[in-house]
Amino acid sequence: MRASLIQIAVNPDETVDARRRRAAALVRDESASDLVVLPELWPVGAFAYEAFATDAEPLRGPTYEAMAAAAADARVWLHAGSFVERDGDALYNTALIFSPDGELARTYRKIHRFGFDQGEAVLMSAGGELAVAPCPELPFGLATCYDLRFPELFRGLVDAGAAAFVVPAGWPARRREHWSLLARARAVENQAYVLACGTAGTHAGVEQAGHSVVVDPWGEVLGEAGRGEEVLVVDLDPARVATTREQFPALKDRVLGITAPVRPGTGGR
Ligand SMILES: O=C(O)CCC(=O)C(=O)O
Repeated sequence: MRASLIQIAVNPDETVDARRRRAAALVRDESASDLVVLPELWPVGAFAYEAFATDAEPLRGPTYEAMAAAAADARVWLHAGSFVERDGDALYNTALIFSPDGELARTYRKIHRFGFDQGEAVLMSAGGELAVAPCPELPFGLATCYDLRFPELFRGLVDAGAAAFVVPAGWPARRREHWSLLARARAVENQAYVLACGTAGTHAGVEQAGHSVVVDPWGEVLGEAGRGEEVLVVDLDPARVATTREQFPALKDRVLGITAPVRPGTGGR
């Protein structure tokens, strides 16, 4: 199975429409792959807060239309990254996943919003549902950018049948080491592939980390991009998930329900 991660640049000198056309052409170019991935909020930019409301789209808006057509033309599974979805008065950071016939296979609304008390955390509403894309060769769980810091989400996706995680992001260059480390950690602890697709360029004054990466279920980095716009193409063996989980069955040793409160001063005993 071959995957292409399109680390598209989001720069302010390109309109959303132009970038949408360019992204669709880049997806069509990857017709030799089985799975193609775009990053988080690439139409507007993950930090372009002032554009969230003005450039928000309904679920089946221009980004949906362009990506559905590109997936069908390329005959690929397409994780089309995420866009700003407007649903009534609410905005969501919503990922779209298409099957190779261009049908919408899954959506995922980002659960952990980034920004603490500003930006996405106040402008967007949170999703509340885990989602696994039903790609027959490699069912992949969905998580977006800041979600990567929350391992319990990934455990939930494993329990829902994920053999891989696809993580689109607009991760800042300043915390690039966290990105690389957490991608490997999520792969190792869950014995699953991680396909983490970041953004290139600088928008809203935030330089993007790039460094999209594909990690196998043993934690080995199969491929890593640089900082600029790039398409990272990696071959995966989906059978490695089952063999890793069989040969080193750590997931079977999970002890559930160990979140009981520890009273201060007892040393946990
Ligand atoms: O967690 C981080 O350091 C970056 C997260 C982020 O940029 C996002 O979720 O948009």
